[in-house]
Amino acid sequence: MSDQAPVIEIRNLHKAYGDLEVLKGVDITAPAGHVVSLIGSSGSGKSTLLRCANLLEDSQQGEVLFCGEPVVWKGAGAGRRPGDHDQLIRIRTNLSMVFQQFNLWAHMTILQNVMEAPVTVLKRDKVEVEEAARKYLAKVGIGDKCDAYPAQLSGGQQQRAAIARALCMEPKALLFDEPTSALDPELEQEVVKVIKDLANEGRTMLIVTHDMRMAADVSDHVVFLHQGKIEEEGAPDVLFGQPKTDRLRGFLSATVS
Ligand SMILES: Nc1ncnc2c1ncn2[C@@H]1O[C@H](COP(=O)(O)OP(=O)(O)OP(=O)(O)O)[C@@H](O)[C@H]1O
Repeated sequence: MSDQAPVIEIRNLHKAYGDLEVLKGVDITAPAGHVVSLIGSSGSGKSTLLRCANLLEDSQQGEVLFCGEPVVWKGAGAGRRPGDHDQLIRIRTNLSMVFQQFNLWAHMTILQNVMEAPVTVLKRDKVEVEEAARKYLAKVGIGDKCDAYPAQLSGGQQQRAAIARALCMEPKALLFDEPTSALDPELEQEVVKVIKDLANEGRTMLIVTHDMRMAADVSDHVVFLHQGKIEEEGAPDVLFGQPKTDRLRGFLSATVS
């Protein structure tokens, strides 16, 4: 693995569910310290792309590289799967995902939720993990909620707990799948602030979002997907300020209030 190589590199990715071609040859690069946002209409393939990036989904064609290391596949076509188990675990561990619906364990306290994977999956020292978990919960502004259960928290607090959980894996990159979509507008801002802070720290992030303001504020690069292909991409000020295609112009006028 090379520190110079992009953390995530996707080349010519094709993905289909049966006859439905969802990704039709997509290239995405997320260099270390960069924030890349994926925008596009519902069904354009954004979440599928994110899931292919951390190998939650297989793909039929194309390459996924993690820190310059090509993913080893076995099989061909629709049966193609990540083939090297150790590599799969390494990549999943290093690309921590934050989901729209938080996905916290209801029967565990917030602290236990954050500690669970580092202790049970990564076998890290429990005392050290607890220290880190408390640090990350404080960082996202809910250091006082360690002993609460998810149901006792607002949606914004639950999503911030999910971000602390992702950070506690000490990943090389964070993947966000519409992190604010399930939240009321005032709670959304709490989460956007945390994501902005992470961007300012130089974290590598790949973010699927419907929030154009957040995409404009936090991204180094924005990719507009349309029907499984990149329609337009670039720096956010250029992409949002001077869209080249009617499709992006139409999308932006429909989404930005
Ligand atoms: N597991 C699956 N099986 C079959 N089809 C799927 C599956 N997951 C996604 N799809 C289809 O793939 C297409 C792309 O879905 P995807 O969730 O990637 O879109 P998206 O751009 O993230 O949309 P949204 O903004 O609504 O979340 C959609 O037509 C969807 O119905």
